[in-house]
Amino acid sequence: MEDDKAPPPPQPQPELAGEKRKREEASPDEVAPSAPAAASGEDAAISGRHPMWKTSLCSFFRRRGAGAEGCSHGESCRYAHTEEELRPRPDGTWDPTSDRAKKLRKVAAEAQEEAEEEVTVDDQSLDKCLVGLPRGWTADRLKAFLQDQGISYATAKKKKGMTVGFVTFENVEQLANAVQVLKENPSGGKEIKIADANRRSHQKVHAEGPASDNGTATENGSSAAAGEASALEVVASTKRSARDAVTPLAHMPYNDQLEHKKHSMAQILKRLTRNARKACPPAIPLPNWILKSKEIGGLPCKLEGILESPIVNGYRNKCEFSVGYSLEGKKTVGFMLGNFREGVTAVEEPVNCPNVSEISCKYAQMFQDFLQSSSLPLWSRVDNCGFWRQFTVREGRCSTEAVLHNTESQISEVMLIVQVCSTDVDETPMKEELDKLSAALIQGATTCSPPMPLTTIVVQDHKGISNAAPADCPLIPLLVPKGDQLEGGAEDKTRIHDHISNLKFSISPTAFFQVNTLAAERLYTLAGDWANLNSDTLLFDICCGTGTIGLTLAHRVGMVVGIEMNESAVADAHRNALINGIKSCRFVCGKAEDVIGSLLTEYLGSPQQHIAASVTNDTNINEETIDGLENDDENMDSSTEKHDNGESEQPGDISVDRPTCASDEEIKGDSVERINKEVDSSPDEHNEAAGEQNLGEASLINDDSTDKAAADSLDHGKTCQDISSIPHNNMLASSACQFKNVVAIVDPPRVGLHPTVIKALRTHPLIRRLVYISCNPDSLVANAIELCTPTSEKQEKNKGNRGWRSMSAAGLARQRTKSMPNSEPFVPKRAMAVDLFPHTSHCEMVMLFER
Ligand SMILES: C[S@@+](CC[C@H](N)C(=O)[O-])C[C@H]1O[C@@H](n2cnc3c(N)ncnc32)[C@H](O)[C@@H]1O
Repeated sequence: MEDDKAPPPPQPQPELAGEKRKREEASPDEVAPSAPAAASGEDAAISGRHPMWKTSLCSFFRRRGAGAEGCSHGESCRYAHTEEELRPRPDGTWDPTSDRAKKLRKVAAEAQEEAEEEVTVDDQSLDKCLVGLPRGWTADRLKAFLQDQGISYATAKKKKGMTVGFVTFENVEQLANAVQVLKENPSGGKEIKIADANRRSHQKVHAEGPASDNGTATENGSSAAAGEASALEVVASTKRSARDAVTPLAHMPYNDQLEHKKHSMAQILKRLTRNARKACPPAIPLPNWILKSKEIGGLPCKLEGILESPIVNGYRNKCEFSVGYSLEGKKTVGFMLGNFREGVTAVEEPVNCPNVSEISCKYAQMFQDFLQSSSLPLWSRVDNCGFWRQFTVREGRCSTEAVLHNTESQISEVMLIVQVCSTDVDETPMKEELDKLSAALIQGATTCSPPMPLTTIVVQDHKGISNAAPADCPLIPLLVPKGDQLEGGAEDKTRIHDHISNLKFSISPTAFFQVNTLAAERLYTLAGDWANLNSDTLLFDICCGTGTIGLTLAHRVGMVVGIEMNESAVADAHRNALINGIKSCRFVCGKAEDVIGSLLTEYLGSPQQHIAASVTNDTNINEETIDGLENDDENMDSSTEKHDNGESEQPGDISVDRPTCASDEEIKGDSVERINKEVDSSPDEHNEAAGEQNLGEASLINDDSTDKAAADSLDHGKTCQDISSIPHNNMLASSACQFKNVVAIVDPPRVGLHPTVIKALRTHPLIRRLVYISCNPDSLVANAIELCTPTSEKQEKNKGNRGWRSMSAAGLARQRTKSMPNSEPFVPKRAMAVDLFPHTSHCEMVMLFER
């Protein structure tokens, strides 16, 4: 039996392999700040490897951006073949060309930007950063400096190589003293600035929150795709327990957690005002909301509070458990204690993690018990080999009323996803092992008291090195829900169901679904209330996933148009419309940036048409405005590089074959016709219309007959068609918008909306109201800068965003506003934080923009 803990097989001398390639090593000044050196060169040296082993990226990787196909040195190459394989250098710094180093440089740039603003001195903001410190200083040197200056503090942290350090003060007096002293006493003639340290870990919100960050469960999110370097993250080291790693706020009373999050959100929102002020062209008067921001402490609009989660424990309906070795060397299914990139590989059981349900814990335990005697090896993140990789438990709950009484007992369906890598394993032993696992899980669920629901088991065969499996990764069903087996195409049938606002949602293995269903219901209701909906509303649900927002609000609008790039999620959305009897909707499969332009034109007419129509009445609109709108690609789209470099929900930015899809039915008919408008019909009526059946009590195998009926009426092979094939006449016909009220609700992944989408929304004069749901306030602020900053009559040509790598997201957004076509800016009206992730520092934010 192979064992991850065994020393790695002897490696050829690293100096020989790959050494002949010339490469520039970074000078100490160039290198980015570092992670703890724990797992870096020191470890490598101890295990007999060269201290610089895998501390630089292989040039093949740099050139191709993925893997290192073509590197003749293969595994013996001393250079890293992926960002994940990359290790910190012995001095704790990272290859300056790596994403990690670039992001750290960005953090430093953001800290510098913060330092230019006035520092907040109150007892809610005692975490500060010091900017402009000598790179060579260690934490001890920083502490000595503070002592010399008579500055008292609670903690001081700094890594060699960074120009930023972090100081936490015990009270506001200590802080005020530090601000005063640093203002008066430059160090060696060089000013050290003190700035607000927004704990960026709060902002690194993976769309699904902390315990599902693709194989890890750190507060900071650690998948290569989702992990964003942060200065505080760098300082953070291995946590003592899974509870500390996954739920760092669990020690605080819930009310304190809410206060803490609200405060963080307010700090981040203030950046919108500061940046829009900076970006406003000198010849244009500052908008009123900026002028009035002084009255509300610099906020762009009122932050109305924070909505609490209806349940605070066991709320997660999805947990991605890592598979690995505990600190004691035991095969464990649970959460990683830290960030792999910082060398932490230990996995600990999800004991006392208050956000995880008991059912998920029990399944994790069952799988862990099974692994103890499995003949196949665990996946090793260090050597990128092994078989068992990850274990995901997804739960579906009955309808809302029932859940409020007892969360746990209302988990009625469970999907288990076992991620493996079949690369070095023959088919027969693999099948035998998976059959054994399936039998063990079914037996475990049945013999539990009370028995646990188990609806489906799926194996995901992920052969890539990165943690995040691509959406098209093969899925092998091990246990298929009863009733589905007869239909064939079993892969398509592996799904569970959950309920939001009394609607039933079908969820396939790779589709996004908010992890806290009850809090999500509040979030969607709030978004709907702010969107000011009525039967004359056309609602664009941008990044719609399985259609949750559009469908829960469908009874309040005339028509919903959803856009989503994940094919399975779009298939789920179609199915969900059918099983809930909602017809006034359409779901389009494609990246929003690829389809938004044509969809807006199809439903609303082009911006140019509207502007041209108003030119006769309004002499302020000139030809340049119209030109600006027409020169889409020239002006904005070169900035996509930046956006794509961020992480999308879909690892590797999978593009769907059919860039834009609409159902045959929709295309044949008039797509803006309000079919069977169901204004004011209750959700129950929707269910009745679909012949909905009650799921009943938790059962081992669910009866999926409702879905079968829905599935019969779905033919995914026929549902999609490229939007470009819609006859032009049809577009023109529909361009006279039949809806008086056009609203967009956007719910993008953590990277935010693509600049093309922002531009399309901003420049279409018929979109008067936009509700932004954000899981990452950083990208919300960046997008809002572009939506809300006034533009000059004559926009600048886009200069290709030179230097964007070291720019903050806000800085880049400011730059983009210069090439935004002249258009009416949105005004931030209201903001509200919504806590979907109790015990963690993550938080959603809803913001209303109007014009
Ligand atoms: C935060 S989730 C929101 C999903 C849905 N609104 C919900 O609440 O369940 C973001 C969604 O955006 C999708 N997505 C990511 N990038 C996208 C893009 N460029 N265009 C369209 N959809 C995208 C993801 O697949 C994911 O389903």
